[in-house]
Amino acid sequence: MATHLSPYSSTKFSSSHEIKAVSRFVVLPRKIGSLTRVPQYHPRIRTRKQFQLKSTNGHPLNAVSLQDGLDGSPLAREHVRPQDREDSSVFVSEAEKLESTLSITVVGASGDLAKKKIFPALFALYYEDFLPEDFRVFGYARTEMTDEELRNMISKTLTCRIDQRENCEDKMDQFLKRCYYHAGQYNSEEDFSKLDDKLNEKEVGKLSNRLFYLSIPPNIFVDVVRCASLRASSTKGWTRVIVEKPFGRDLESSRQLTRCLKHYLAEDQIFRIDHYLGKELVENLSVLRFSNLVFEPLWSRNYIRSVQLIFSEDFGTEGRGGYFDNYGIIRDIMQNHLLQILALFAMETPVSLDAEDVRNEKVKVLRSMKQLELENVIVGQYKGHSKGGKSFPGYTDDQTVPKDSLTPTFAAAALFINNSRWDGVPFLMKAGKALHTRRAEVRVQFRHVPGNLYRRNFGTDLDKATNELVLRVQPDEAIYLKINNKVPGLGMRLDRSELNLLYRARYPREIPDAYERLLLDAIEGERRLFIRSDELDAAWALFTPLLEELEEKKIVPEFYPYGSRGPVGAHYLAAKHNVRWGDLTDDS
Ligand SMILES: NC(=O)C1=CN([C@@H]2O[C@H](COP(=O)(O)OP(=O)(O)OC[C@H]3O[C@@H](n4cnc5c(N)ncnc54)[C@H](OP(=O)(O)O)[C@@H]3O)[C@@H](O)[C@H]2O)C=CC1
Ligand SMILES: O=C1O[C@H](COP(=O)(O)O)[C@@H](O)[C@H](O)[C@H]1O
Repeated sequence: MATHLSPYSSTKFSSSHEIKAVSRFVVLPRKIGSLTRVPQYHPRIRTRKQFQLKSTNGHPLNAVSLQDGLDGSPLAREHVRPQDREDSSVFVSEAEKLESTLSITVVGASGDLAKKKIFPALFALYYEDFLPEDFRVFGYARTEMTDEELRNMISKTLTCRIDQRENCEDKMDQFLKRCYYHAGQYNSEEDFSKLDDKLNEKEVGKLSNRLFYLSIPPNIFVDVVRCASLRASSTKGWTRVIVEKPFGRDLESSRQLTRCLKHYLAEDQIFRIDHYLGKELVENLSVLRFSNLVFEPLWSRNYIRSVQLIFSEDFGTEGRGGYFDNYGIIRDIMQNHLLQILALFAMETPVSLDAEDVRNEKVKVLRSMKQLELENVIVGQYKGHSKGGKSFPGYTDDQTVPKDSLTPTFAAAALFINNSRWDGVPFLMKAGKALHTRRAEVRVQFRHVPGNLYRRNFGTDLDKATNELVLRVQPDEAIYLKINNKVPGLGMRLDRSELNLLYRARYPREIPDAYERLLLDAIEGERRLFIRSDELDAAWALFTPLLEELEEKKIVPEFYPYGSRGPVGAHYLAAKHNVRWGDLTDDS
């Protein structure tokens, strides 16, 4: 009998086949006739809704890829050489394909992110019929809990955009019936074996696909990946792992983490999440640029004077001070969320919308960036402030933050891309906590109109008359373009107006949460919105020397009051590059 290698298993056996385990690989009997060969990207197993309609790259979505895990991990390479890949497909019957099941395990289920984002997103996907017919959700954490207690916990926090919809309660009950809990240690292979037993029990011999969401602190990522991959991988079907940030603290620790993860998983089993890539407006950035003739020709140093990536929150690090103090705003927001948006904004046109083509272009632009210099960065930290009889704590008032902490809660930076398209254009980033507003946006400031015929009508400040394109990522999603026009009447007075695509006016339905899109993509095997290891490497390579310098030189942050617009240093930084921040007023 001919045999085939499957890359998914640890040492698990399916009762329905004579399967012999070889490390993580299972030798499957080839039964020509009743079994069919599964190509690398076969039409995906149909779930309750047509996923094709929701593909985030506009292509029919990939199949349940039974090839996941074939490349990348040393273990995979040990058994399947790339040149042999064609021959290493697993043989799975049509019936099995149709009877596949999906098990999603949320590791760290007792935590903040799981309650706030992951369970609500899963419920929203279920409500909207985007999960397969046969799926279940497992919570895993150290906290002792029964299934019922997990369900109670989830139901209390299951506030999501679906709340006001029809049948929400019935749907919630049905969803909760599919939720189970298993308590265990994060470094115990035995506990993950027990989880595997429970998963097998529910999967009842079907072709099972398993998704692990690591919603845990980063110091335990590797333990969990080891235990899950060795003891709870799917023996038939794919196993994928979503990893939450932070992916390391610097270039070296990130590489170390990648090496460790790749010891147990292939790169294409690892889904490094950056939830900003799942936000509607960030998704729309490429559409706006590449599908509108009016924008694409302007997308270069010839017409763009500066690009600004702005993130602000009107609350501090309350409750997360312990985590935050070890990272700071540059690692928390700039190195990932803002840099990812920058890469999407500035990349060259990809060959296609396929994940690898898009990610290749992002890596290229990240690697073309000029080393970030301390003189192009300012850092700040919020201090306590009283306003209207209410007092707001300073960053170091948090019990979990050292009193003498120099960790920045605000930073502004000017970055440059050394390529022909962007040479000399400042990409200004600004990110801060405890500011006057919550907002995330991309601002594109265009150059002055050469020889402007209406120069006289603008007054002395020509900057005020330049076009600006704003993508407001949140809140109140919008894309607006500031233009100059004539005030109606007999005179010739010019005005600044906005061509405004306000999402809530144009599209009255709610916008899905970023976690919904990303979870759905991970289930579908669509990797475009997840970070590849070389992208991560390039991102850390850019920021690590700066972070080290800030720490070595013990740069003291500029203090700013809680609820203010942040340190004035940010304005000097912009002025040094001959531009102004576009968000100077609330209605800008
Ligand atoms: N919360 C958020 O808004 C965001 C979080 N993230 C990232 O997502 C991940 C999860 O975040 P969040 O839910 O806030 O994290 P939590 O601190 O709430 O931790 C999640 C769970 O992990 C377990 N845990 C916590 N600390 C430890 C520890 N030192 N050792 C072992 N287990 C521990 C706890 O479960 P138990 O004790 O039951 O085992 C806890 O419920 C983190 O990597 C975080 O950086 C990313 C973006 C936003
Ligand atoms: O990753 C993070 O993001 C949140 C902000 O996310 P948003 O979707 O609410 O804008 C931020 O508060 C947190 O510090 C950071 O770790």
